[in-house]
Amino acid sequence: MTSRNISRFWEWGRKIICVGRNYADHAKELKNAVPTEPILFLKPPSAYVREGSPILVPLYTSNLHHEVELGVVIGKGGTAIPQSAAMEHVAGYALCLDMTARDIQEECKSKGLPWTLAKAFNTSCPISEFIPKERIPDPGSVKLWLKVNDQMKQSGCTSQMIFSIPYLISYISDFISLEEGDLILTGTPKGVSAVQEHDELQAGIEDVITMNLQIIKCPLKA
Ligand SMILES: O=C([O-])CC(=O)C(=O)O
Repeated sequence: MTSRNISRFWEWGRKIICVGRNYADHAKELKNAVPTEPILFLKPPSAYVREGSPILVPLYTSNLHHEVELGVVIGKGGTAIPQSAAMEHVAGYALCLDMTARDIQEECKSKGLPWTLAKAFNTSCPISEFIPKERIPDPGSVKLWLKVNDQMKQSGCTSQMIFSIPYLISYISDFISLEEGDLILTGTPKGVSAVQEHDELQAGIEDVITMNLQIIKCPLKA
């Protein structure tokens, strides 16, 4: 087995824990209540896709949305981590998208069913390269943006998050032990919108990183 290199966490990390509705302006744009406790869901590591490989549109959706997010890469595992120690468990960050089949999610919501097929399909988690912790000294105050075909769609700041990164690490680890190589997606600011085949997506963390991705209609069931 190759040794675990945190800068390639997507090759061996075991889970992706996502936080829904962590920005009030996004919760409101989809007419959802602003949460009083974090809303969690999971993506499998098979959802990862890297810059240079396309984002696939599953055949079962006609409303695939982008959601740009700050991802937190766990460097040291733990259970019931206190907020005061939470940042010691962070190895770094990644710029991430939480691709969402919005029509399927709406259907699942209306039936009270889980969001799995809306959120966890192949290529539903595009990620940038690993960003070492030192490059983002204040993750609670970075600007995230996303353009579709050069048009700005999402622009927000992590200072707008309802639940902070230390709070989320502590909260999640009370229920789900965090392990080295896990990724936490911290939620998306407002401006989510539908993408089509051949759209060009560009996303960034201001002054830190940008990434470019392309959308391709999936020839197979995703
Ligand atoms: O699908 C949604 O709107 C929930 C979500 O992932 C987010 O708010 O980041």
